[in-house]
Amino acid sequence: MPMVEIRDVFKTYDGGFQALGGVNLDIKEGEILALLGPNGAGKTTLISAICGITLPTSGTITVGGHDVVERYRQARSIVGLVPQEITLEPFEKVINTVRFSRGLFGLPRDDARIESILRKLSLWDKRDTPIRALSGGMKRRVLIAKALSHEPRVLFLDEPTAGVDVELRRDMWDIVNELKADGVTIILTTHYIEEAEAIADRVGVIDKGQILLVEEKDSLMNRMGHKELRVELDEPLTEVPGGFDGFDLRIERDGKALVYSYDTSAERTGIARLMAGLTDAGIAVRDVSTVQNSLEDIFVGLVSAKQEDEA
Ligand SMILES: Nc1ncnc2c1ncn2[C@@H]1O[C@H](COP(=O)(O)OP(=O)(O)OP(=O)(O)O)[C@@H](O)[C@H]1O
Repeated sequence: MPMVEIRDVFKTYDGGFQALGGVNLDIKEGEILALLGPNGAGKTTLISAICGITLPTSGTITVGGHDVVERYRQARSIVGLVPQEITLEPFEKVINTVRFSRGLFGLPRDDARIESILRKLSLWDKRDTPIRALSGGMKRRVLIAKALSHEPRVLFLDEPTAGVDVELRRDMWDIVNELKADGVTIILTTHYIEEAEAIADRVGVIDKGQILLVEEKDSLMNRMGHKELRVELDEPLTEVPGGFDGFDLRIERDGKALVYSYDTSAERTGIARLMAGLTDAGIAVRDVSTVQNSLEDIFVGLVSAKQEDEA
């Protein structure tokens, strides 16, 4: 059974805006799923619906087998949510804020547990500091500590590293990996494709309230990843040279560069044949370089292909 099961979920806000247009998604126990999508794609709406904060207009969602509407308390008790916006009591001390969150779920006080969470998040030294005296990055850590205080089995991180510095971002990734090692299922939304590349097991792309694709990150990158070989030429060409049937070639820079796109997963890349063919044709090569296309290119390609389909 999937940890999170989303079936035909639609959400239309009061006022008529449709934020989710039929979402189906299964999330496996113990995986890290990154949801990528442009602003307004529906990521926060989807997370809020899974956490039972927003009511879907139709469709069903279960977490750990519990329907998030009909069995809200059971479902919510195994979910931790780190919201996008910082919502903390400015005058409260760090440790009390985290203890209080645990209490809200009806769990008994467990100082050893709270200490271990605060240590993991490098907040132990700041335990008696009032929230208002913390930096923005530290406040984000407190949000995570609160979300972990009741030992959730599924953790939602809504843009956890928006606006944090590079060091803190890497720390967050380490924390996420440690939680995964503890068996926690993690769903994060992000605008940073490098973040999905770095930590996700699977990547989902959402746009205009619809999931365009969900796939294992590695297979996605292999399947859609290709490389380009750029051959800089001494003399410009007026057209792509003949004799290279089956090669995806184009000319750039007014004919002074020949660009060959090839599949990185293919058994033979064709590079040797291309270079030999150019030599045979008397085409002098000045320089060569390759560029790997990233998850970012794949993502931009997907979202723009959908926009063209709709146009
Ligand atoms: N309470 C609301 N009432 C009406 N429309 C809303 C409400 N909340 C969100 N929306 C709209 O629903 C759409 C999806 O918003 P959502 O916050 O889910 O997107 P997102 O993918 O999380 O975006 P971002 O990356 O900018 O955080 C947006 O167009 C937003 O304006």
